[in-house]
Amino acid sequence: MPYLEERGDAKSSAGEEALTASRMVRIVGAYVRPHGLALAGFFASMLLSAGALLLLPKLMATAIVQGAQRHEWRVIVVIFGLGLVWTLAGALRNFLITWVGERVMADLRTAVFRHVLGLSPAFFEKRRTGDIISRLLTDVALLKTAVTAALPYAPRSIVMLLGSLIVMLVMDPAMTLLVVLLVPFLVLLWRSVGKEIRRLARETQDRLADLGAVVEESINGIRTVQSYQSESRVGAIYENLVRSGLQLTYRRLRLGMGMSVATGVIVFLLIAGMLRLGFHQIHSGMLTAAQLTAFLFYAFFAAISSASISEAWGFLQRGVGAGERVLALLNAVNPIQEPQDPVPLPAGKGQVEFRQVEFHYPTRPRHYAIQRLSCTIGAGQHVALVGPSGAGKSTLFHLLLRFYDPQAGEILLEGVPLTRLSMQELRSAFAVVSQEPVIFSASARENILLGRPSATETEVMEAAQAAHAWEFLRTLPEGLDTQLGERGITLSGGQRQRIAIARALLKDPRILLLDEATSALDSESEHAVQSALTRLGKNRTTVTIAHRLSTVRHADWILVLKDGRIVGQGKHDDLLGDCPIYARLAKHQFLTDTKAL
Ligand SMILES: Nc1ncnc2c1ncn2[C@@H]1O[C@H](COP(=O)(O)OP(=O)(O)OP(=O)(O)O)[C@@H](O)[C@H]1O
Repeated sequence: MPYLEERGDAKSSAGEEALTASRMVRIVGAYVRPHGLALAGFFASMLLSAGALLLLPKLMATAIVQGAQRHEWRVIVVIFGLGLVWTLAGALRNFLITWVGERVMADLRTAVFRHVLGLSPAFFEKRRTGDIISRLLTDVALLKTAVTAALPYAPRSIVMLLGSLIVMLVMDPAMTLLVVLLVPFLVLLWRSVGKEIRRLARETQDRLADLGAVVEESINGIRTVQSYQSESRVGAIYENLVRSGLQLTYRRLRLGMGMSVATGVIVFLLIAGMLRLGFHQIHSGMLTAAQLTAFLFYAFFAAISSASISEAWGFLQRGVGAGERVLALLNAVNPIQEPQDPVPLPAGKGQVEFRQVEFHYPTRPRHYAIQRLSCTIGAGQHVALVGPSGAGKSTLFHLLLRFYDPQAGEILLEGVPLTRLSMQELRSAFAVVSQEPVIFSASARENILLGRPSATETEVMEAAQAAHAWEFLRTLPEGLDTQLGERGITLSGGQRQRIAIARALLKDPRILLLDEATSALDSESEHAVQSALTRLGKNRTTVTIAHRLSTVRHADWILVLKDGRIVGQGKHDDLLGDCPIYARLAKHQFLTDTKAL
């Protein structure tokens, strides 16, 4: 379990290109663009509500001075009307921006997941599942909070701040000058603190992803954790990660608090200064008490707006930190690219050719898993792959399915290089039945339908019967509708294999890639699986990673692999004499396979 290793300085974002701010804006912008009308509505309602609020104090001051004498009702109605406009426009503004935010985030989340689904397995070797899950869930959620909780208030507060400043400037330029002098200090403060908050938020999210990875791995391997009594060790690793995340959060909160306090102190110092100046002006008859009150209202608006800008700024920075992690996923380049102008797959029965293929896994550049390998698998042939553990047998399957591309040489299907075929056509030519088939937590029907989602009920039933899966599915409480549990936990090994065979039968591929199970099944299940496999292998090219004597005996051709090279090929009886590696393998591996004798 990799997480049991020290990874104090592990960065889950390692290896990804850093996103520039402009690229981020461009990516998010593409998702926002379709909602231009709603955004225009948002800006209009924001301006309307801010305008109404800005007019109120001035009108009130006028009303207080004049209202008592005449036009009382008119003044009251106008003030009430303005209040109503402010309320309604404010509500509309919040509704529109929240709606747009939610939509954009939902689209973004789906787009990121779809993109991740298409990435080559090489991408996932460098990242942990927990990290990807946390990016899709918590980071998107944080980004959403920033977008929906901070964005609606930030522009409003900016408009309010500017608006207040302008009215104040008209009312009393001297006092306003005092304010303008202080603005650069505020901006400087927000900028520097904001940058740090953003960094801390990103790191906190990385820690959260580490946590996700630990939970994921230990729950998946709970039996191993418990049987090795590693509960307290895993618990301690988790606790350490939680603590380091907490420390980051503390630092972020302290910074945020400091920023708010500093903003508040600066602003109220300003108001104190204004009062001093205001009183002086009243004494000298330059200002009336009502005017000073109105002026102070605007100063308050400006103060509240500044505080809310500083808060929104903090939120936004956190959102940007999380956004970087989400968009890095969307930005991840797929090492396996679809061809620009794919060649249609010619008709055929599944002829495969390897030409001087060299391949190493991306994580192990110095270890060649396949070395200058050339061979042809004739259409309709049954070929057995044998070789010691680590010889490269499964790797050949990975290359055929284009999970990875070889670094040199090429692989051809029906004479066309795999890289020239569309991924859809290429993969539809193959079906894989592995030792440990993957069953999804869905019904038996859905699991079988994975082979061909458009299949009819009768076809699913026929496939289940041919795969000898119907025998046990029939006895399950809800037949094909029975939920099979996470990773098919409710089924036995043989049953899982038969579901996988039914799935492959339904797909009806040109080429079957079969990794024979090494673990013994009980003889009844074994018989059912073998007979299902025989049926599945009929009339198509079959490549089997062989562990049974019966398989190698019946194979048209056997390829013996060692260290990624072909070290022998031929029929079983010939290889026993010609290929010492094969003879040794046969002695140790197949001859113990008594069931096949
Ligand atoms: N995802 C991977 N990343 C890096 N190296 C890998 C990866 N998968 C396999 N390898 C390495 O590539 C080599 C070939 O592995 P492969 O799984 O193809 O062997 P195999 O013949 O199928 O073995 P087995 O019979 O044990 O399944 C081995 O040295 C293995 O360690």
